[in-house]
Amino acid sequence: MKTCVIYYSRSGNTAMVARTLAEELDADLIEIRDLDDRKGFMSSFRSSIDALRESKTPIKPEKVDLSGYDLVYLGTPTWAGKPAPAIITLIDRVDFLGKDVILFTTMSRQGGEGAIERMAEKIGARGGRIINFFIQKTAGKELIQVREDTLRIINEKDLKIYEAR
Ligand SMILES: Cc1cc2nc3c(=O)[nH]c(=O)nc-3n(C[C@H](O)[C@H](O)[C@H](O)COP(=O)(O)O)c2cc1C
Repeated sequence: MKTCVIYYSRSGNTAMVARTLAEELDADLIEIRDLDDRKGFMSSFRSSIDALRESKTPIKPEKVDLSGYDLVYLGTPTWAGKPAPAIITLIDRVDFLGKDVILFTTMSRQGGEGAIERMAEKIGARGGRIINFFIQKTAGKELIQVREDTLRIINEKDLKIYEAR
C-alpha cells in the first residue's frame, strides 16, 4: 500500500496534522502552496469569500500525479465552512479514479463537516472513494497539542490498518 498525504496550510495547523500522518504512516508528504498572498486581516476576509465562492487560485505544484499511490490523505483548513481555494483548485486537476481517499480538516470551532462534505462530493465525482475522514479543532491549541490530537485520532480510527492491506 503506497500512501501520500497532500495538504494546504496557511498558518501551520494542517501542516502539523499532515506531517504527523506522514511520519506515522510512512507516507509521502506533498504540500500545496497558494501563490496568492493570504496573509493579514483583509486578505483573511477575502479568503473567506473566495472559499465560499469556490474561486480558483494559483497553486504550486499545479497538479499531483496519483498514479503511484493506492491511498491518498487530503487535508485543508476549514474556511467559511468550506475547503480552502488551493485544495478546491487541486481537486479539479487530479484524477482520483480507483483511489481510496481519507479526508481531514482543521478548524477553530465549527464548519469542518461542510469542508469535508464538499471535498467528498467533488472527489466522488472524479472517481475517488472516500473511506474515512476526521476533523480537528485547533482553537487555543499549540502545535504540539495539534500533533497529540492527530496521534490520538490515528489510534482511535485505527488508520494504520489501511497500510497493512
Ligand atoms: C479565511 C479563514 C476562514 C476561516 N473560517 C473558519 C470557519 O469557518 N470555521 C472555523 O472553525 N475556523 C475557521 N478558520 C480558522 C481555521 O480553520 C483554523 O485556524 C485552521 O486550523 C487553520 O489551519 P492552518 O493553520 O493549516 O492554516 C478560518 C481561518 C481563515 C484564515
